Amino acid sequence: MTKRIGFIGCGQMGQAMIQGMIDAGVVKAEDIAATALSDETIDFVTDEYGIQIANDNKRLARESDLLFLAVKPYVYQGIILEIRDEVPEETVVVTIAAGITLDAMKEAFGRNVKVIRSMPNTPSLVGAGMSVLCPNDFVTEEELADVMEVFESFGQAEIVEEKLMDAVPAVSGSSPAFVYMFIEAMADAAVQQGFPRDKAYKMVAQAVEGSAKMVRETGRHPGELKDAVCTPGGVTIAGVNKLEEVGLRSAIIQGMNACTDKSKELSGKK
Ligand SMILES: NC(=O)C1=CN([C@@H]2O[C@H](COP(=O)(O)OP(=O)(O)OC[C@H]3O[C@@H](n4cnc5c(N)ncnc54)[C@H](OP(=O)(O)O)[C@@H]3O)[C@@H](O)[C@H]2O)C=CC1
Ligand SMILES: O=C(O)[C@@H]1CCC=N1
Repeated sequence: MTKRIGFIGCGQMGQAMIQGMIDAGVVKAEDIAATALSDETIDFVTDEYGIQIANDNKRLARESDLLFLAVKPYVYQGIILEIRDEVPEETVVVTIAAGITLDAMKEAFGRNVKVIRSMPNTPSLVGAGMSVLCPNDFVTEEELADVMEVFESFGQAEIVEEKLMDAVPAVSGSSPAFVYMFIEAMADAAVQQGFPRDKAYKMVAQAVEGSAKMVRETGRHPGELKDAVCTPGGVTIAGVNKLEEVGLRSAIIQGMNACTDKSKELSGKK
């Protein structure tokens, strides 16, 4: 298992992974260190997670066996310029930003560095993350297995070829945002019918979580599961028909394609 884990940047995504890995007990808080810009984040993270956090990126880069770059994509270039001479040869660097390719990392470092391009998601915070990884040629199988163990501590993880990485945000990295929109809209409809807001969120979230569990645990086709809910001449098919009429499926596909197009644009492919 990787010994010292460093996070350059410790915002929404960094904290979600840190909380997830501490809760899982795979990594101890004292083996995790991070950096952030503001005193506000540094104070909050110290109190909340009990990890070491400061604003010294170079030191963190020197002292980490596994180094996550958990900053916004437009900060990557500057951070790599700052740390590229500090990262030891044996350190594995993990990117988590959309559109940062393995080639771009090699170019930014100006030398051969072990890099894993990854795309996690925020449900990692509660141990229900979905992460997708793609290593470069310098990462050994043993190192990849170690890093997979870290990612799997806060959810599920998959390895894919890099050509698929631009499509991953739409499927699992960004898609929690789409699902939250869906949940919010369903709760709005429930509130319109007179349910209190808190009950509406509880009922909708449980229905969404249960449906996802059914897909995963029964292995049945989603269409078959949908059919099992629709009583002939009943209430469900009336709702299904209206959603088809207003283009729910097409709206989702268009939203996902826009997300993938943006990722390709950031990767320099469009
Ligand atoms: N949010 C999400 O759902 C997902 C995000 N990602 C990717 O994760 C990355 C981070 O996103 P997110 O966590 O949402 O962003 P946040 O803005 O929440 O976090 C960014 C962090 O970077 C820190 N930071 C900024 N500049 C520096 C610097 N020069 N040195 C050290 N730390 C710095 C910030 O510090 P401070 O807090 O002090 O401002 C902050 O802690 C992005 O590349 C994003 O694409 C990937 C998958 C999902
Ligand atoms: O919006 C973004 O670019 C990041 C990547 C996936 C989720 N958030």
